[in-house]
Amino acid sequence: MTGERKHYIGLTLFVALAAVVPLSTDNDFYLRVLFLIGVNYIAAAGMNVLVGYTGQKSLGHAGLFAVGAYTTALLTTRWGWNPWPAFAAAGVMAGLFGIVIALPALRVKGPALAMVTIGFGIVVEKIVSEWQDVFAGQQGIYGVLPLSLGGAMFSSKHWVWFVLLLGVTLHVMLRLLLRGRFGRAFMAVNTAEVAAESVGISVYRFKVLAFVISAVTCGLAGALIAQQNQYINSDFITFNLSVFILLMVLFGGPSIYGPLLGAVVLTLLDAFLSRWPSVQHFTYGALLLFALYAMPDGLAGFLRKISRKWAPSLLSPEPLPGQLAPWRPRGQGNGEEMLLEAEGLYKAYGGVVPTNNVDIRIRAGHVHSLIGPNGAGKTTLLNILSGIVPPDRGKIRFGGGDVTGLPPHRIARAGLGRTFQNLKLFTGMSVLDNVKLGLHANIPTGFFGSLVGSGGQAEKAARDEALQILDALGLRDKAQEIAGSLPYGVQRRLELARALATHPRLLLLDEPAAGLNPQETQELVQVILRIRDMGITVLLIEHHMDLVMAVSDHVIVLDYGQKIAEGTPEQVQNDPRVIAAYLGAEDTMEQEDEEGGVYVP
Ligand SMILES: Nc1ncnc2c1ncn2[C@@H]1O[C@H](COP(=O)(O)OP(=O)(O)OP(=O)(O)O)[C@@H](O)[C@H]1O
Repeated sequence: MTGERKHYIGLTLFVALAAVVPLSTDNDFYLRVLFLIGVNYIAAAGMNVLVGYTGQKSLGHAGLFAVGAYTTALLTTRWGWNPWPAFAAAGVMAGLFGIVIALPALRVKGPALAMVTIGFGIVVEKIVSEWQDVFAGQQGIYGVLPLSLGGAMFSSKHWVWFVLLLGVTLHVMLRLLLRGRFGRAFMAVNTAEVAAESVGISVYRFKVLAFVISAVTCGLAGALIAQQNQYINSDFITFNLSVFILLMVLFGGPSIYGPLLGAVVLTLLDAFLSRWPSVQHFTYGALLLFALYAMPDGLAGFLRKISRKWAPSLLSPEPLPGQLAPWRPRGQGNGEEMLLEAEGLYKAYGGVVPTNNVDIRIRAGHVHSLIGPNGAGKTTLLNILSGIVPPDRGKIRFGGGDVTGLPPHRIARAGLGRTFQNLKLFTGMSVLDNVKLGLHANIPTGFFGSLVGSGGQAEKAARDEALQILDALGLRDKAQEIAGSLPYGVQRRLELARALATHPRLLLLDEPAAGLNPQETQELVQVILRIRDMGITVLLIEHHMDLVMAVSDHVIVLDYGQKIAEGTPEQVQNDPRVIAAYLGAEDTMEQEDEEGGVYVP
C-alpha cells in the first residue's frame, strides 16, 4: 500500500472517530475542550510552517490572534456583517497584518523576528486594553455573532464538528503544500540560506510567506474563539498566549503531525491545570525549556524514533521508478558567443581588495578555470558573479542581460548554477530532495495550485528528472539516503548534481576537487568534460593543476585581486608573471599534495 493511501485511510478513521465523540457526551466542559483542541490545532498548524519548517521563532502571535478575534467582533457588532464573511475577513486581516510585520522584520537576520514580534504582541495588547472606545478593554465586546446554519446558531457540538472540518481541511492543504516544492523550499531556507538562493529560491519571500500562513491561521483561531464565546476582551491577548502557541509547535515537533500532537497534549494539560494559574504558567515555561533542550524534534520526532525501531515498515520510503531515459540538460544558451562579460569589477573590505578592477569574458561552451595563490580573490569573484557579494563597482552581463546587483536567486534563475568551496547541502534532507530543490525554479506549480493538490504531475516529472541526474552522476542508488550522512566525496558530487538540476547555462564550481582522493579527482575530470559536451559552460576554481590542465580551454589567473594573465593552459603555465606570483606565494610553483596529485596552493 502506498504512503498516500495509508495516510488517507488513517485520516478517514481519525475523522470518523473524532466526529462520533461529540455524540457520546452532552457535557459542555468536554465539548469545550474538544473545540479548543481544534482551535489550537488550527493556530499551531500555520505556526508550524513558520517555526518547524523555516526555523523562524515568533513570540507575538497573540497579536495576530487578536487581529482575527477583534476583526470578526467589530464587523459583526458595529457594522452588522454576517458572521461567515466576518470569519473569512478575520483570516484576511490577520494575513495583511502578517505581511506588514514580516516585511521589515525578515529583512534582517538573527533574533530580529523574535524581537519585532514580541514588540508587536505588546503593542496589540496595549491597544486592545487601553483604546476603550473601539476595543472596550477588559470590559470587552459582547454580542459577537456566532456562526450559524440555516438561521440556527451553532450548538457546542456543531462547533466541535466545524473545527474538525476546518482542521482536517487545513491539514490536507498544508500537507499537499509542504510535501511539494514549497515545503522543500521552506526547509531549505531553514538549513542553508545561501544554497537556497543558489537554486533560485528567494529566501526573503519564503520567510514572509511562512509568516503570513501562520498569521492567517492564528487570526482564524482568534475569530473562532470570539464567535464561539460571542465575546472577546483584552484578557485573552497576553504574552502567555504567544508562548502557548509557540510551545504547541516546539513541543509537537517540526512534522506535519507535530501541531496536532502539541495541540492535543497542551490543551488537555491547560484544561487540567486551569484551576492553578501559577502552576500553569510555570509548567509552560518548564515545558518550553524541555522542548528546546531535550526534544529538538518534539513529540513527533520521539514517536518517529520509536516507530523506526518497532514498526519500520510504517516509515518505508516510496518505491522509486525503474529505468529512466538518460538525462539531457535543458535550457541551454541561445547561441551567444560570450555568455558572460564582466567589466571593472571592484570589491574592497576595508583595506583588503580581493577584486580589483577585474574584467572577464566567459565564452559559451568552454571550460574556464580561475587560478591563483591562496587569498588571490577567486572565491570573492565567483561570489560577485553569482550575486552573493554585491560589487562596489563594475558591470556584469550574463546571457545578454545586465545582472549587476541582482540577488542570487534571480541570477540563478537566469541560468547560473554553482557549487561551494565549503559544501552547502541541505544536510537533513534526502539526496533526492536535494536534487529536486535544484529543480525548484523549473517546477511550475504555484502556491494555490499546491494547496489544492494540482502539482502531482509536475512533482512526478521533477522526481524523474532528479533521478535521471543522479543516474548521470552515479548517485542513483543513494537517492533515498540522508545527504548529511554520505561520505565527503559523494556529498561533493551531490552538490554538483543539485547545481546541474538548476538547468544552468553557466556552471560555477568552487574547488570541486577539494577533499577528493586521486580516483575521485580522475572521475571528476570525466564528469566536467561530459558536462561541457552537454553544452554547459563551466567556470571553475581549482588548486589541482593536473585537473586544471586536463579540462580547461581557457585559464584566468588572479593575484592580489587583479587579473595577471589569461590564455590557454600552456600559455598561462609559461607566463613569467604567473610563475612569479606562485613563487612569491610559496617559494615553489608546484608541490605534491598528500595523495600524490600536483597541487598548487
Ligand atoms: N567578507 C569578507 N570580509 C573581509 N575580508 C574578506 C571577506 N571575504 C574575503 N575577504 C578577504 O579577501 C581576500 C580574498 O579571499 P578569497 O576567499 O576570495 O580568496 P581565494 O583566492 O578564494 O582564496 P582560497 O584559495 O584560499 O580560497 C582574503 O584576504 C580574504 O581574507
